[in-house]
Order: sequence, then structure tokens, then C-alpha cells
Amino acid sequence: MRVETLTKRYGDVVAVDDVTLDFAPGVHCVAGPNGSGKTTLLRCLAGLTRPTSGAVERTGRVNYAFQTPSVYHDLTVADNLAVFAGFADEPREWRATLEDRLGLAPMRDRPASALSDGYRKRLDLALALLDRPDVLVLDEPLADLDPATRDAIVDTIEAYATDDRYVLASTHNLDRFDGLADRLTVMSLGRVVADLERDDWSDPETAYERALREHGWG
Ligand SMILES: Nc1ncnc2c1ncn2[C@@H]1O[C@H](COP(=O)(O)OP(=O)(O)OP(=O)(O)O)[C@@H](O)[C@H]1O
Repeated sequence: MRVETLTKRYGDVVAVDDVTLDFAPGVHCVAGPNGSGKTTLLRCLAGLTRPTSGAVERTGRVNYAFQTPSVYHDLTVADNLAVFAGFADEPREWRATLEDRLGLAPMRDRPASALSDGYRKRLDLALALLDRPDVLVLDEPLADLDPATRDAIVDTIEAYATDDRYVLASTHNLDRFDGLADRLTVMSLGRVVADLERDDWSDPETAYERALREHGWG
């Protein structure tokens, strides 16, 4: 996958400014201060937002998990999974595996509206994975979650990111991606200020802070 000279403007705001990036299979984190263009870049890549100019090349089936979970609030966890499984042509065992990995079994009969934010996020990730997308895009998958939920989500991402799959995540929680991220792109003011691979860093959070310092932040 690739974006080339991608620009997205909202009126006077340049959310993504002339970004060219190649994407490879593995776990790819996109980090940057608030408003640096992470979500806009990922939305353009996933085809959810039309770029103002530039090109996007995508591959395979892309699923996008929004920062705010998009589940059926009136349905139970089990029924949410059943509805989405109806769209997916996957064996039941995969659904059971996801329920297990994300610790959803005790919540099966609870309406999504009655779940904690953490369990709603777990359910949302399960739904995004049900049809085994080639490309999984996660907008802030770990924001405002307790440690157990973060662990469940990180472990699920890790187990999924094999077999040439692409996992892209915008995040402010790089410490939790240590050992998991293969690639780190740092954005500032709509531009890419660092694009690093695992061999380039001792840990992604320190690499991120250094990249921002070099570009005048803090
Ligand atoms: N639909 C929109 N209409 C107008 N401006 C927008 C829209 N979406 C994003 N922006 C602006 O584009 C810029 C980049 O926003 P974006 O959400 O991509 O950044 P971000 O790095 O994901 O931020 P955050 O970490 O806060 O989620 C910001 O200035 C934002 O206000």
C-alpha cells in the first residue's frame, strides 16, 4: 500500500500535507501530537476520506475501528457478534477465538449499551476482526483504557499481525507497542517528521520523543 503526495485540506486547515509513505505488512504505529493528522491520514488510506490531492493505493479488505466504538448498542455482545459474523464468511471457531482472546465470554448476554468503555472497545475490535481483514486500521485503540483491557487488545493485535497482514494504529500509547511495533511514523502539523523501523529504535516512545524534539517540540 502507498500514499503519494497526499494532501487533505479542511478549509484553511491542512490536516495532511504532501505525505508520501509506503506501507508493509506488520504493525505500523502512527504517532504525533493532537491534531497532527494521524486520523486523517489513516482515513484517507482506508478510503473513508477523500484526499484533496495525491494518490492512495490500497490492497485487500480493509476494516477500520474508530476511536469511538461502533457497535449495536441495543444488542447483546453475542448478538453483535452474530450479526457481524453474518457478514463474514468465517467458521464459528474464529468467533469463539476472538471472544476468548478479548475476554468477552462473561459479557455475552449483556447489551452493548450496558458495557464499560473497555468492554465496548474489546467488542468493537472483535467485530473489526470477524471477517479477517487484510488491513486492520485502529484509531487510538488504547486510549483511556485500564491495563487489563490494554493487555487484551495488545495481545489480540499481536496474535493477528501475522501472515502478511497490515495493522495500522494511531496511538499516544507507544510504550504499550514496545516489542510489537515494526514501524513508527511520527507526524507533526500534517507532515511526516520521522519514519522508522524497529532496528532504528531502542524503544518507540524514546524514538518518538526524539523525533519531536528535533522538530521543535518540547
Ligand atoms: N472533518 C473535519 N473538519 C474540519 N477539520 C478537521 C476535520 N477532521 C480533522 N480536522 C482538522 O485536521 C487536523 C488534523 O486532525 P486529525 O484528527 O487528523 O489529527 P490527529 O493527529 O488524529 O489528532 P488527535 O490525536 O487529536 O486525534 C486538525 O487540525 C483537525 O482539527
